[in-house]
Amino acid sequence: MSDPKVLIGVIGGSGLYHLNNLTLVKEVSPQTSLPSGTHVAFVARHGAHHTYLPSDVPSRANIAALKSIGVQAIVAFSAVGSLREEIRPGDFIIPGQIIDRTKGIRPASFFEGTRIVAHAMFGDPFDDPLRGVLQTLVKAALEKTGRDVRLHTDKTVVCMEGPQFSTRAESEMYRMWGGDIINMSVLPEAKLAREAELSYALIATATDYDSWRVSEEPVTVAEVIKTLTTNAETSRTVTETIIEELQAAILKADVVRSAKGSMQYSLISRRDYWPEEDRKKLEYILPEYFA
Ligand SMILES: CSC[C@H]1O[C@H](OP(=O)(O)O)[C@H](O)[C@@H]1O
Ligand SMILES: Nc1ncnc2[nH]cnc12
Repeated sequence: MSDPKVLIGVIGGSGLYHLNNLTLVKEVSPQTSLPSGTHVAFVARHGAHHTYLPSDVPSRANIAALKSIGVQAIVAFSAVGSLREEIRPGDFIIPGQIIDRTKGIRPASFFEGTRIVAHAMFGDPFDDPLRGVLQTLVKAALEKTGRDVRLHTDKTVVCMEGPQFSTRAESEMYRMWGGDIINMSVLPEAKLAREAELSYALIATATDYDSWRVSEEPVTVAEVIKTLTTNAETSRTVTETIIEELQAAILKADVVRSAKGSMQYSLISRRDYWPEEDRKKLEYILPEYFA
């Protein structure tokens, strides 16, 4: 029997190291099957035992692995701090924008180290059609849980370097910049997914109020962990609830269409100047242009 199509990749963040009700199909390129028969690929961002610092997450390998097994849409989960009173710990957020506060120490492009130059569009850092479908499906799935979890949409996520949390002054500054939530993980993941022409959206789960509330203690890991387990459980339930409809939307091609072909006008170096070794390297991630 030929391998079933795996169209959806799920990236689990802090607290989300596995999904429920799955039959493990393969571990090398982890593929799992839900009771419905829908296949998903699951990657634990920090490793199954949380042993990768945010700055050390092998994002290029994770995205390349998902692309290489045929994934077309990535749903990434992330634990975030809230920079807004109305986003309460326990709430879910599907952001629309990113402010990059990483420090340039993470490999952030598949073109790094090659002599082939490309500039991906990143004005809308998440895939809008995927976000749209997720907003509807996640809202309904959360309502079904009966838990008091709100879904916030069109928010801005600040991605900081870490691993230390922000100072109070930084936390306040991010609020002034228009940041709504903060994490250490959405970049370079979202940039790499764009380069690989994969649809990518983030489901963020709030764990704390970061460090901006003057009358409260600044965020600690202990505070984060208090909400993490419940958030991870809810994330598993939501994933299980939405996966079939998400797969159907992808098969109808209305979700992944905008990502496909998006690198078409991004390659700037002329083909006759591509070093063969670099072309071969990029063929793995973008066979559409480099095969
Ligand atoms: C555990 S607190 C800080 C940690 O949590 C988030 O991880 P993830 O996005 O993978 O859920 C944040 O980005 C930091 O890496
Ligand atoms: N306050 C915070 N800052 C950065 N990343 C986080 N992940 C969870 N809470 C966070």
